[in-house]
Amino acid sequence: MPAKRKAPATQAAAIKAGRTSAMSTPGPATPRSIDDSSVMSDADEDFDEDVPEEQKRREEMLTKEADDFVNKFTFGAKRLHGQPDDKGRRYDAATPFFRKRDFSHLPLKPDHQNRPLWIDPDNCTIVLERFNPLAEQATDFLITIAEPKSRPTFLHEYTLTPHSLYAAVSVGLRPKDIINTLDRFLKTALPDSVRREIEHHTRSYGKVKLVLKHNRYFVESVDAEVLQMLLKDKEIGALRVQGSNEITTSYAPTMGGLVIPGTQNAAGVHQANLKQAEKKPGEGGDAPNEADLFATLNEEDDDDEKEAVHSFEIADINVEKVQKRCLDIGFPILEEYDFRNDDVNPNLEIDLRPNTQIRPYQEKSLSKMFGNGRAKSGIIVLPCGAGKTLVGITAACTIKKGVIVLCTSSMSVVQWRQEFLKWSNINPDDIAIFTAESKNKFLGSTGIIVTTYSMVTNSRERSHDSKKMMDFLRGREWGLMLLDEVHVVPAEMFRRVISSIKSHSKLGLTATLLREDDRISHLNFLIGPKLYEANWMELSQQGHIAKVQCAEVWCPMPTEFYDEYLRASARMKRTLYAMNPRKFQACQYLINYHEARGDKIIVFSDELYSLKQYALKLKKVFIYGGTSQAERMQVLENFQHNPEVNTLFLSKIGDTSLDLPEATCLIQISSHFGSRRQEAQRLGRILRAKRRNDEGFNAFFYSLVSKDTQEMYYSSKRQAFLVDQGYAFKVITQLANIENTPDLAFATPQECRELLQRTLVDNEKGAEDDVETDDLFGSKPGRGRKNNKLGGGGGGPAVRRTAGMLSELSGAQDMAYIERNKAANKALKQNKKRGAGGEGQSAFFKKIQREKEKSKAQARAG
Ligand SMILES: Nc1ncnc2c1ncn2[C@@H]1O[C@H](COP(=O)(O)OP(=O)(O)OP(=O)(O)O)[C@@H](O)[C@H]1O
Repeated sequence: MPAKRKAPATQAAAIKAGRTSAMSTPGPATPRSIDDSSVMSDADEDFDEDVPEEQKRREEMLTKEADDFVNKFTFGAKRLHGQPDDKGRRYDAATPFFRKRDFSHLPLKPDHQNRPLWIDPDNCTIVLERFNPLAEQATDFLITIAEPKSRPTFLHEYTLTPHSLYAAVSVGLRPKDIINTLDRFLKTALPDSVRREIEHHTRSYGKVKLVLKHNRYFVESVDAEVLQMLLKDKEIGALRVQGSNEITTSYAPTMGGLVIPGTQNAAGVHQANLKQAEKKPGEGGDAPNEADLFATLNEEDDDDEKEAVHSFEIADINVEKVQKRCLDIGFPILEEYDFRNDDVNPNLEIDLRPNTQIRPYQEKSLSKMFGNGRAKSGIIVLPCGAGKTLVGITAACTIKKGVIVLCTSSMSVVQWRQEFLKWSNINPDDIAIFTAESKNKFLGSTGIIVTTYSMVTNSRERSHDSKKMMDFLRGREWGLMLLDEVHVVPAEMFRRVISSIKSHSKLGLTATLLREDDRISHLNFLIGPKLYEANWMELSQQGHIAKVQCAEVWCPMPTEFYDEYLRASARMKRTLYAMNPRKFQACQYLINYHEARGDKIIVFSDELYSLKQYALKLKKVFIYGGTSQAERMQVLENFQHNPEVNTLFLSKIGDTSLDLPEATCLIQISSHFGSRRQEAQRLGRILRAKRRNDEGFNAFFYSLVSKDTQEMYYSSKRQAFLVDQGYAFKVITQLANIENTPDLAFATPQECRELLQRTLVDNEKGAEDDVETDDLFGSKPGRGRKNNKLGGGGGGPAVRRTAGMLSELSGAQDMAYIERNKAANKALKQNKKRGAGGEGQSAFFKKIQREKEKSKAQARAG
């Protein structure tokens, strides 16, 4: 019997604990300084090394503290240090840090060094050592069976959830496959609790499938007993199409013959495994090699191809009832589209252009969708700028049936159509747009319609043309429904879309499957499971998206500002921490620095007041909701091509969909509370940087936060998602040499005081309506903030979608962006027309202006 070895309180956990303790070392936050050669040099990353004596002293202190803790609180006097307890657990100085998460009693396999995974038996959390030689294979496997939670450089964390296991089954894995492969990767034996969990959640998933063949719906299973059981169910049995009393038996299709366009070969789970099949599985305690790890899958796959499939027919109108009933009795139905055998719906002439080569991660994501030769419904998650559009287009070129594309804005609709024309050989007449402005159908028997969620779900009175178009959309069977930006669309809207439009398969696309509410789980049922989620860091290392250096710059507040901040209302607090003069200086300093380096800079501010004040003071261009269409176009054009225009101030309308590959630096001066999604989407604006593959190129993302304000808390919350993707936010407490920078604004106490006064007066009087909230779908009327003077009363409808035209040109989302009241926008526009900019709007400014002119006149007279 192999000798039992003791896990070092799980090495993985120990490394994590090390990281945590390093981060929580008491004392001031690691100061970062900025130097002239590099804003953030790599040297900044390391913590100061302790001198050995100091380290020894600390260790002794920690050991003593831990001992005291063990003896006093955690385990009582009976569980002595170093002694095993009744379950064989041993306690030592590190025990209190791990508490229940101490798994050092689990015996390690003899060759555990060669295996990359640790597991927490209690909550099915899996930790992957990225530095292990088998990390690549383990990653592929984990991506298929578990939810990625955190993926920094060395250790990745995944969790097995019912949905992830459901997704694993949906791509063709069986419980046995999952259990055996997981066991082979693990350093310890697979805990029984985890085995049971996997069996429990996979037992019924995938056993029953709903397939549309020759326009008839069939309930299908490889297990005849399961079908018999369903037929014996009173409700389901009664819904079987009469006359088809016998269960039909056929053979399951394989991936054979299906090649995803744009690839050398459709590398699905099958292909990946087959490559490894030549080698012999390892024996006993041998370290697993690639072939061993997937050996079980390969054997099973061979059987797969010969497997009989049993089915019975149900009528179209009963599909939903059967789906619901199956879910209730614990046999959720998987939806698959056998498009190659659909000879009822006409084929669409579409293929990728010969020079189109899809990237490996795009291919991988699609292979999850088409893994068994049929189209599975589900969601593909790729970072911003990684090419979700092309993934959708390739899916359409694989299925080659009618496609309906749903987007969040009319600008996206136009872009999607253009991308279809760019990447595929679709006849322009076969792809039509359904928006407020255009209601064309395609000319042939089938084609593609690109539209918005709101066009399809609109419950108001429709125009005649719209009605006709909706009848057209409802009256057909679509092969594929492409759902863009699924994270912003609420479940109810999906329900309405899905219930009104009939489609054989659905593919949801998103960069961040994140919502601050927990409604994201609804998508699992409405669209399908998450089929694939790419690793941001991996893509940036491969040069598909830009490498980004992230920093949080702490800006202290001058005393007067801070005093006001403490007294201010929640609304005013936000304005004050955005208008902090030290933040302004930091922004000015960073703009100067990056413009001098040749960067193109986007400055984001959710606060309209500060957006304008900053832009006007720094003499930079800006775009917000009230900017006219023509002006947006002009500004964006200049930003892209004019070497004189290198900085653009943007309100949150630029958070998504804005394609500015010239931008290489992003500065955030005000943001939407703790929204992780907004942070990720904003970062996405520089991930597409054109220069991303230049030698040593880095994009920069700065978040400026006012020190000791709520912004600090929100900022750490916002970063959580990106930190889990492996981004490291450096804290800069002092920008190098800022105090010696010439011409910084608000350099004297007098100027700061004036700024404070002006900010208070302007915002008390409500010079700006600052209501560009970003979630149209989530908004309820009346939810907005109390209106200011220009805004009128708060009782009316609180939100409205901006007219398509306004939001179109910058790519701003009319779905993700709303303006609350017409009056405010009108006033803002009028001010702009007067050419007065921000200053013309305020009585205070006028007064200051008058006083300035008066004193100038006096000076002249003097
Ligand atoms: N396989 C590919 N080959 C060449 N270029 C590609 C490929 N895939 C994507 N791209 C390019 O990458 C850029 C980003 O693509 P796309 O706009 O689809 O990204 P996205 O993931 O939808 O981003 P966002 O979430 O920000 O909307 C586009 O310019 C696109 O043409």
